[in-house]
Amino acid sequence: MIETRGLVKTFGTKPVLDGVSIGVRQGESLCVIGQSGTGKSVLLKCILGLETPDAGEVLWRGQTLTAARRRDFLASFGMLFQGAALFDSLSVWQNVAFRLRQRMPDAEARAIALDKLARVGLGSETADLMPAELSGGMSKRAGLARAIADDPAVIFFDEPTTGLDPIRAARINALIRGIVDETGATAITITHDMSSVRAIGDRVALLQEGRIAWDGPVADMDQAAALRGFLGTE
Ligand SMILES: Nc1ncnc2c1ncn2[C@@H]1O[C@H](COP(=O)(O)OP(=O)(O)OP(=O)(O)O)[C@@H](O)[C@H]1O
Repeated sequence: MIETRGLVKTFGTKPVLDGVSIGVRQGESLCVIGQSGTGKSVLLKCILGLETPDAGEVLWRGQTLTAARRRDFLASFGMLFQGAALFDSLSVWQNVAFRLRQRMPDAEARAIALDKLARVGLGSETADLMPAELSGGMSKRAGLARAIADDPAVIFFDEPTTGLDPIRAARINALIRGIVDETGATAITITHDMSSVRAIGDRVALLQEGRIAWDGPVADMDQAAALRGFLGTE
C-alpha cells in the first residue's frame, strides 16, 4: 500500500535517513520506533512530501508517489498530530469538520463531526467548546475524531500518547486499535511508547542510525535481539 525504497535524507553532513526501505500493506498497522532524533518524523515528512528525500522513492499502491499523485494520496489520508494540534480559533466540531466543510454544508458537516466525536467518547456537549477548554486527553480524542472525520484509507499517528498519563494513554491506544480494526484503515504510528506498539501494531520497525534495524510482527519483538537495547531488556 505504502512503501519507501532506499530513502536518504541528509541535513548538514550526517544522513538522518541512510537508505530506509519499509512497507505497509493495506489494512495493516505498522509502528515505527526509534530513539529520539533518529529520523522518525523526517521519514513521515518524506512520505507526506513535506521533505524531499535526497535519494530513494515513496510508492503508493505500487506506483511512485509523484507530486501529481500526492494530491489523491493526501485526500485519502488522516493524521493525528503530536499534541493533537487543534486550531485554537475553531470550536471542537469545526476542528473535526475542517475538511468536510470545504465540500458540504455546515449542518451536514456538523452531524458527521458529532458522530465522530461520539466514536472517540466525546459527547455533543464538547462540540461547541474551544480547544483551550479541553484537557490533554480530550484534545487527543478531538484530534483523533478529526483524523477519522473523512473516513481515511490511511491514518498516521504521530506520538499518540505523548503527554498522557498511563491510564489515558492506554485508553487512547485502545481507541486507536478499535478504529483501525473497524475501518480497515492502513495505519502508521510513530512512537517510542512500547505500550502503544503492543496495543496498536501488527508490525513494528526499529529505525536506528538511519536504517531499519529490525522489522517484524509485534508478537515476535520480545525475542528479537536487535530490539533488546531499545526495549531495555539487555
Ligand atoms: N529541517 C531540518 N533541518 C535540519 N535538521 C533537521 C531538520 N529536520 C530534522 N532534522 C534533524 O534530523 C534528526 C532527526 O529528527 P526527527 O525529528 O526526525 O527525529 P525523531 O526520531 O522524530 O525524534 P523524536 O522522537 O524526538 O520526535 C534530528 O537530529 C534533527 O535535528
